[in-house]
Amino acid sequence: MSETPKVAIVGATGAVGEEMRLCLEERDFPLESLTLLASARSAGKKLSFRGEELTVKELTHDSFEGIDIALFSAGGGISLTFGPSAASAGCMVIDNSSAFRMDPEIPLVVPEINPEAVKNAPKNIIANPNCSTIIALMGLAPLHEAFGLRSIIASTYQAVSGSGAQGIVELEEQMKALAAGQPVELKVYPRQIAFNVIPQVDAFTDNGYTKEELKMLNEGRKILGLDELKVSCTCVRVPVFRSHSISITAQFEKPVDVEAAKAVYENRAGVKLMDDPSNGVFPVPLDTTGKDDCLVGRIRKNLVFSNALDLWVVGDQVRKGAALNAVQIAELL
Ligand SMILES: NC(=O)C1=CN([C@@H]2O[C@H](COP(=O)(O)OP(=O)(O)OC[C@H]3O[C@@H](n4cnc5c(N)ncnc54)[C@H](OP(=O)(O)O)[C@@H]3O)[C@@H](O)[C@H]2O)C=CC1
Ligand SMILES: N[C@@H](CC(=O)OP(=O)(O)O)C(=O)O
Repeated sequence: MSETPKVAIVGATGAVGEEMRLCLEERDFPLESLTLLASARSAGKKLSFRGEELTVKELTHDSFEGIDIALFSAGGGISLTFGPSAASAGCMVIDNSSAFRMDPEIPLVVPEINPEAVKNAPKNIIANPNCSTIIALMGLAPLHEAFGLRSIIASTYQAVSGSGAQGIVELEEQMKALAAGQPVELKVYPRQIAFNVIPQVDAFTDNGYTKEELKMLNEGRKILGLDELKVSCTCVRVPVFRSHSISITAQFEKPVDVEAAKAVYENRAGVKLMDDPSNGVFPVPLDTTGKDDCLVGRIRKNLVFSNALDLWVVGDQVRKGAALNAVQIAELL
């Protein structure tokens, strides 16, 4: 890989694409050029990067000639249609959708956890994991190193921006309608999201779990290299604009100790401890919004299972759960 690659963002006008541009700029990512790609609707739009105005271009199969790294974030359908042709044109594709995550020949990478996996990408595609999975694993991986992870029971509290720009609009519009005494309209979510919580993220599967819930199981196993890991997850949409929170009970091979568990976060990249509940210190979504680090709090011994801890992990899913993680993968190449 060139030391100053030519980089493209596919889905550059979206919630994650915008954040990718911001992360490249903030991290002073060494690049020769940045190409912004989106649908025909956005072609011609101007977006700034490092003080310059860049013009968004329409995504086509010819978009990747001469591009070294393409950060894809325009949904699974676009990734399936354009990802393989970009990869065979010699471009390294870092894909933020769920399209390729479980392909055994495509690495699924969280740079703080399994950075070595980027070296084995025979299809020139590297997948970025699901946002809730990344945030949960940022909290769990240091504990796994200390105690040996066996099983997870988790509930997520997922922000509306996880559904892209339309999710944000739906919450704002419903709040305004309710304040004005008007009926709410449902477009994105199956039930009212304002002043409510919805125990459904993504479609239900035959076993009663949603697709989003099964990502924590399947992607968690692949990233940690733990084929036997057991996971039961309930994903819930909450009326929060940004940052996902996850309540986790994790069972380990070895006996656990709360002070030793807290110590595992000292000097860890990308995750910090914020845990002094008796003084009101624990992370909330507003603490991580727009920030790189995930935060962990409420660590305690679980009262039901042996060798088990409870923890609460919060992270900005647009940033560490998507854009930042993808840019960090690009930095490893
Ligand atoms: N939002 C989040 O927190 C997270 C999102 N993701 C994933 O990231 C991806 C993007 O999500 P998000 O940014 O939220 O979505 P948005 O709806 O905010 O943005 C979608 C982007 O895709 C582009 N796009 C849509 N159709 C086409 C097309 N036919 N050709 C080219 N570009 C197209 C849009 O361009 P245009 O503006 O021209 O329509 C826009 O740039 C999805 O795969 C999502 O699952 C993953 C983790 C977290
Ligand atoms: N489904 C997540 C965001 C997302 O897009 O996930 P994935 O990349 O796994 O499709 C949410 O709604 O919060």
